[in-house]
Amino acid sequence: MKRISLLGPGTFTEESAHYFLGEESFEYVNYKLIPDVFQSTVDGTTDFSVIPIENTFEGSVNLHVDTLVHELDLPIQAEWVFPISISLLRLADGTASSGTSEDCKQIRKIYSHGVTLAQCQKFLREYLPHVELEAVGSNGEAARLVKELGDPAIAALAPATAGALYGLMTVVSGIQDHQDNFTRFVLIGPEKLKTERPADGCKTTILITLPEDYPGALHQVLSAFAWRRINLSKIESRPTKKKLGTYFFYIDIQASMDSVLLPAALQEIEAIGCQVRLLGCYPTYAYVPQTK
Ligand SMILES: O=C(O)C(=O)C[C@]1(C(=O)O)C=C[C@@H](O)C=C1
Repeated sequence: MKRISLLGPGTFTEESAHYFLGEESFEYVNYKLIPDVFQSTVDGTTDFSVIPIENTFEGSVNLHVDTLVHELDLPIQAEWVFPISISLLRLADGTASSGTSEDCKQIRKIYSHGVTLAQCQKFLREYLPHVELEAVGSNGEAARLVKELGDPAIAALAPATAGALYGLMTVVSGIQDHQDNFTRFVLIGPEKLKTERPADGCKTTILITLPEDYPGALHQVLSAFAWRRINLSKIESRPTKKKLGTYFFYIDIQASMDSVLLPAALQEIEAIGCQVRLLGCYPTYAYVPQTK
């Protein structure tokens, strides 16, 4: 059975991997920190890593993108986007949750992942302005701490599955500031992913370095895609980390390297002196909202 490393247990990463890949078809290996997730696949302890790469409201997780670009040579093998619904969890003390305001008054401290705290800013300001906030390595770790510390005045912002895992009470759920809160995850690893789930699409991710002395190079890169009607779903510049003011362009393309058009576009881009690095050509999976 293939082994997949991820931040867990009790995280959104885990929820999303179970949703898209199933709980039984792979062996999931939990780590507390993202560098350890990456490392396990680099050293062969696991076959794949699942990494959160972008959030609707927080944007790209630059640290993870940069690790992918600068420190690893592992291609992207799949991508999915998963809704992030955040719950306020605390120790079950036998009383039923009495609703947001009353329960919130008792809370003195909240643990959560930094991204999750950022996604609940308005809620925290409105209902929990008096509370001390502490960022930890993952939301699952936040829920575990709440259980371990055993104090009903300490809470976590985490997925509902973390509450179920550690027997915590849900004070209130769906507290993210924006209801359309999604995170994009990528699966990286040396070999192709084999899964029963049919893909919903295909993407290719590349890194382009422009030649320094070629005015209008970015324009030409974009036009190589434009006239072939190849759709780009993301373009972002990231520092090369070699010289101040020099950048890579990280580009997501809604096309496969198996098509005729995309390899031709990349050849054209290389011909003007750009360096092109392929970060992966992979299936994408779409979340299907459950109808009530
Ligand atoms: O801590 C978790 O639950 C995670 O899966 C990590 C993570 C992230 O790093 O962005 C994943 C999705 C959410 O947007 C918040 C946190």
